[in-house]
Amino acid sequence: MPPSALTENIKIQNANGDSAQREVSKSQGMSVSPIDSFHSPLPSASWGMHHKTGLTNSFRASAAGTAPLAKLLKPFKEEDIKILLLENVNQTGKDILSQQGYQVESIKSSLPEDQLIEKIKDIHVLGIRSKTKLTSRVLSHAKNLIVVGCFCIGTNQVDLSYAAQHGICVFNSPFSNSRSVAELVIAEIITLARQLGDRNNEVHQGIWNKVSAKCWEIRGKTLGIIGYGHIGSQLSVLAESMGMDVIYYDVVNLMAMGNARQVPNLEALLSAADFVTCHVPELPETKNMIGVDQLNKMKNGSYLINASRGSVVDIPALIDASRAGKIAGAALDVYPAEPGGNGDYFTNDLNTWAEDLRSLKNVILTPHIGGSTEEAQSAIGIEVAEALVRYVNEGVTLGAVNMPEVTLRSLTTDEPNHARVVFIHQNVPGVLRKVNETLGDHNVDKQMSDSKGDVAYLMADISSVKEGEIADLYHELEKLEARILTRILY
Ligand SMILES: NC(=O)C1=CN([C@@H]2O[C@H](COP(=O)(O)OP(=O)(O)OC[C@H]3O[C@@H](n4cnc5c(N)ncnc54)[C@H](O)[C@@H]3O)[C@@H](O)[C@H]2O)C=CC1
Ligand SMILES: O=C(O)CCC(=O)C(=O)O
Repeated sequence: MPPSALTENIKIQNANGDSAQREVSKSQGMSVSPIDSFHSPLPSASWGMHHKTGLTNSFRASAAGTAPLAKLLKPFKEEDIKILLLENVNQTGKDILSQQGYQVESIKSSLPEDQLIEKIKDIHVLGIRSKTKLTSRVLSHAKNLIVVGCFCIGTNQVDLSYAAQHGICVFNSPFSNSRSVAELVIAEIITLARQLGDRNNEVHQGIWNKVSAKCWEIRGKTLGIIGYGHIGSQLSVLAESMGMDVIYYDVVNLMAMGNARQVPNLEALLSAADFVTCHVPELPETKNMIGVDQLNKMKNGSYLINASRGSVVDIPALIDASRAGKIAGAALDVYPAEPGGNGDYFTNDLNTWAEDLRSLKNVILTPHIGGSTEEAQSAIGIEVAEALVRYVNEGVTLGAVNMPEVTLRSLTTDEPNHARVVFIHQNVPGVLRKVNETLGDHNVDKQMSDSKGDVAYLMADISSVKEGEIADLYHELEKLEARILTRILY
C-alpha cells in the first residue's frame, strides 16, 4: 500500500497550542492497511475475554448463534504498542498485555526520575504501582502515552489533572487489595496488643523474656477507624467478629457495618479508641492528619496503625509520643519517602528520622505490603490490564479515575465499514456542534459524550466510512481548537 496520511507520523499540538508533539502513533501513525483492520477476523481483545479460548464473550455468544461477532478495533499493529510495566506488576497483567501482541517491558522496581523520563518518551502505555511518581514534569515528556494503569488502589502518585488535560487516561484497581490490607491490620492489632514483634526479636537474639504486663486481649477493646471506605468497612467486619467494638470517623455519612458506630468528628474517635487505624487517601486535608495535637487526644497507652499513605501521620510526632509512653505501640506500612525497590535501605538518607523510628519498642515497620498478597496482586493484574486493553483497543473509559466514564456497545463484524471516533477535548461550549459538523456526512449510529472537570470525552460510532475518508476526518477533528487528542479506531 502506498504511504498515505494513515501511515504518516502525525504530530499534534496540545490544546494550549504549544507543541506537545504527541505522535499519533496511538491511532493513525501505527496503522496497517485499513483494509486489513476493517476485516480483522480474530477477536483477540480481552474485554470479557475467556483466557483459555481467547474468545470474547460476544464472540462466544455469537458462536452459539445468539449475537453478532464483536469487531476488533485495532488500527495499528499490536507489536507497535509499547508498554512499560514498573514495580513488579503481577504475571497475570503481563500475560494479558503480551497475549494482545503488544511489546511489553517489565521492570521489578520503580525508576529514578531521569531514567523514567527517558523511558516514558516513546511508550504508549505505562503500568505502575504506588511508588512511581508521575508528576507533570515527568508526564510532559510522554509524547506517545495514552494511558496509565495504576496496579493498586491509590492514584495520588499521578498528577491526574495534568494527565487528563493531555489526553492521558488513568485507571486503577479500586478494591482488589482491600481485603489484604484489612487482614494485615487485624494481624497488627493482635501483634501490638501482645508485643509480639519485640518478643519475637528477643528470642531470635537468644533472649527469654516472658511478660504479661501491658499485654492485652483485643476482645472488648475499641477500634477507631479513620476513613470508612473499602478497607475501613472491611476491617470493621473482621474486627467485630473478633469481639472488638468499632467506631469510625469519615467525612461522608456512611452506613455502619454490623454494630459499628460513626462518630461525629476525629476528636470523638481519638478519645474513645484503644486502637486508631488510618484508611484515608492522600489529600491535602489528610496530610499530617495525625500530628502532635491528635496524638495528645488519644487515650494513654493506645495504639496507632497507618497503612494508608505516609503523609497522613506526622512521624516525628509519633516518635515523641512513643518515647513519652503516651502511645503503647504503632504499626506503619507507609512512609513519606519509600525506597525504590527491594534491597534499598530505609535509613536517615531517605527520611531524616528513620533510625529513631527503627529504635522504638513495640513499633512494627513493614515495607508497604498492605496489598502484597498473591490473591490481591493476581486480581489487580487482571483488572487493570483488561482496562488498559479495553482502552487501547476500543477507547472505553469505564473505571477511569481522571476522565468521564464513556462506553458504547461494541461494533460488530456485521458493520464492516464503521469507525469509532474518540475525541478528547476541552470542556468548553460549542465543541459537540463542531464535531458533529465534521462527522456530518456519515450516519452517527451511536454517540456518547461526558465531561469531568475541564476535560470532555466523546465517542461516536459512524457508518459508511470509506478507507480514504478516515485520515481526512482525523485531520478535520485535529483542527478543532478545543481538541486534546483524537483517535479513530476501525
Ligand atoms: N498499604 C497499602 O498497601 C495500601 C494502602 N492503601 C491506601 O488506603 C487508602 C484507602 O483505601 P480505600 O479504603 O480503598 O479507599 P476508599 O476511597 O474506599 O475510602 C477512603 C475513605 O476515606 C474517607 N475520607 C476521605 N478524606 C477523609 C478525611 N479528611 N477524613 C475522614 N475520612 C476521609 C472517604 O470518604 C472514604 O470513605 C487508599 O487511598 C490508599 O492510599 C490502599 C491499598 C493498599
Ligand atoms: O502494592 C502496592 O504497590 C501499592 C498498594 C497501595 O498502596 C495501593 O493499592 O494504593
